[in-house]
Amino acid sequence: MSTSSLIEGLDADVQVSRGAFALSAHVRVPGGEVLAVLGPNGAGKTTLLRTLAGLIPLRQGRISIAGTVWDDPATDVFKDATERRIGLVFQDYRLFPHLSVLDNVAFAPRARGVKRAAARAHALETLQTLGLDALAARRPAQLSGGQAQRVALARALASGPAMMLLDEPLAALDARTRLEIRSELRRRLTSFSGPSIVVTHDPLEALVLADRILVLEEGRIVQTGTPAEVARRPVTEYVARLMGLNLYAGRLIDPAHGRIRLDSGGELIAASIPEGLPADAKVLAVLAPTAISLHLGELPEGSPRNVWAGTVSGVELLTDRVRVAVKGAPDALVDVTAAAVAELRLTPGLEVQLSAKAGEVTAYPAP
Ligand SMILES: Nc1ncnc2c1ncn2[C@@H]1O[C@H](COP(=O)(O)OP(=O)(O)OP(=O)(O)O)[C@@H](O)[C@H]1O
Repeated sequence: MSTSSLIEGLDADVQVSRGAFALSAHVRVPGGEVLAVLGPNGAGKTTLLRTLAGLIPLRQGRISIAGTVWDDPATDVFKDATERRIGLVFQDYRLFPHLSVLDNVAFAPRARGVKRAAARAHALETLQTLGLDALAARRPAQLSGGQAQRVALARALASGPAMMLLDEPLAALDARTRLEIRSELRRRLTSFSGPSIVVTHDPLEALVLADRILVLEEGRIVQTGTPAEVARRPVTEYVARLMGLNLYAGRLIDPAHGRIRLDSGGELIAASIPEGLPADAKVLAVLAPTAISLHLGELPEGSPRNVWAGTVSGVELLTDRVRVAVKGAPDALVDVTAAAVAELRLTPGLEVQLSAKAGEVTAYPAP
């Protein structure tokens, strides 16, 4: 992170309350970086966005961007929403229905006092850059969902924002359009010089769009990291589930052999343990559902080192495979093929053996 990108960036120590709910999160986003904010319902994602946008004043803390202070209760500084240069994009686009695409995009510069002709020229230039100039004369009602979302992005970028805030920007689009717009959005945001924050419920969107992911739970940051780090080493059940992984908390009872006693019951052996971890250290272990096999009765010769018994509790069809929930010590989600479901006659109540290679268990210190 260079000094100049920090100066261009956001530094927000956000402390706010909404009734009984409190949000406490220090968020730093350098210029040019895209941060995705993930979290379960009620985690505080919207509260964070609204606070950054100037709709909720801080109780404590400080928000500054590119060296300008937007909110600092200690020194009585508060810039309201109209004074913050923010490009907002919402899932429902919120275009002005009575204005043409061109005038929608020209709206922000007009509102800042730029003359009509100059604002329109700038809007046209922005539309051209995004390949949308053919739509300039249309009204929002004459646009497809994908086009409307592109225009909403153009409008936000044309406002000359210091920061981009996007709230579930792709949620209203059908799957195919979402895929198309997602990669385009990524390109646009990375070429924007200020910080961008995207709130999303969709882990795939976060993984594809963002340089960094921040996970909020109950008003606190539980994890930040690159998409790869978060996907590889989730620190809470919520993140593990989002990433489609089994996560187990436990203690390292035998570092030399990678033996971990799990808090939920049972043990796992990991082929490698981070160096220097002492016996009894608290660790997390992840195991992908695809790395576990199910068997009926005796296991074949040369079986993996992790073998345990369980009872099938659920069978769910995913797009390309079947996810089997198994109760045991520990519980596990296991992904198998539809052929395996038929062959093993996997139905709830069936007793099975689970197995996983020690090399498939990733262990790391618990935070
Ligand atoms: N005006 C308010 N008064 C009291 N409580 C509020 C108010 N606004 C939000 N809350 C509470 O604050 C918490 C966080 O809400 P917020 O909308 O920020 O969560 P979120 O992560 O955006 O959730 P979702 O994913 O469901 O949109 C919730 O418990 C909510 O009920």
